[in-house]
Amino acid sequence: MDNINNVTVTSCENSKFLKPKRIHYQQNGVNKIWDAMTVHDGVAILLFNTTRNVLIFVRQFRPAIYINSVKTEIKDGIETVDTNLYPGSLGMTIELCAGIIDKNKPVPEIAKEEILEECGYEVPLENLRKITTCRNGVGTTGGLLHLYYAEVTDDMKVGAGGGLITEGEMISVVEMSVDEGRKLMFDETVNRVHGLIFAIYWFLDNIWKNGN
Ligand SMILES: Nc1ncnc2c1ncn2[C@@H]1O[C@H](COP(=O)(O)OP(=O)(O)O[C@H]2O[C@H](CO)[C@@H](O)[C@H](O)[C@H]2O)[C@@H](O)[C@H]1O
Repeated sequence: MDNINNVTVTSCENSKFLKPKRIHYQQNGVNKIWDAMTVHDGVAILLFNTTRNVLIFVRQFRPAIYINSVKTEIKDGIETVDTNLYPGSLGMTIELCAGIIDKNKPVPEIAKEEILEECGYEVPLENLRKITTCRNGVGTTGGLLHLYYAEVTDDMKVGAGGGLITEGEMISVVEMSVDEGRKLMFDETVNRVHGLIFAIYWFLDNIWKNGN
């Protein structure tokens, strides 16, 4: 379990990853405003290892989830979080292998790179099957999420995964049986997002029909 401490919060300026905007517009003659962010689109991949019939996910600490799970306090003029009261486990997720689309490359190629970086599998491009593309959020972010499915085998495992050390990524690979994946969809003790839940549903409906 990751040890999270020394948490402070400041305002976010000149982010490479998100741009907060206030949108002013007129809808059916009514003047309105909405606060939103422009963000990178993303790609997420449900991985299934057919050698051992396990679903493959990643576990990592997500600051955005953590900060929405805690109460901050001002100490000596600085916004802080008491990590004794609010342990880092509050921000741990189980997710699909995923990445932001911040390179000028076809989406499947970015997906292939993320699978290698995060999970350690060298997957042929032809193994990537598109599930669908949908929106990531409607209130504050509205970027696209491209969802893929890929079958992998133990032979394709060429590394440990875990993310790029150069980017400070600390990711663990999590393997689950199909039954464990089915339970994960409704396990509210785990931080998970709708893309993960939908991808498992899709898998059960399209790949694991009749218990395979
Ligand atoms: N907001 C941010 N602040 C600081 N550093 C950041 C950042 N976003 C990305 N980074 C940096 O960029 C690195 C690469 O990110 P990735 O492309 O692996 O996307 P990630 O797995 O974070 O998921 C991403 O893409 C998936 C698929 O869209 C989304 O579900 C998920 O919310 C999104 O974080 C991160 O390790 C981090 O160093």
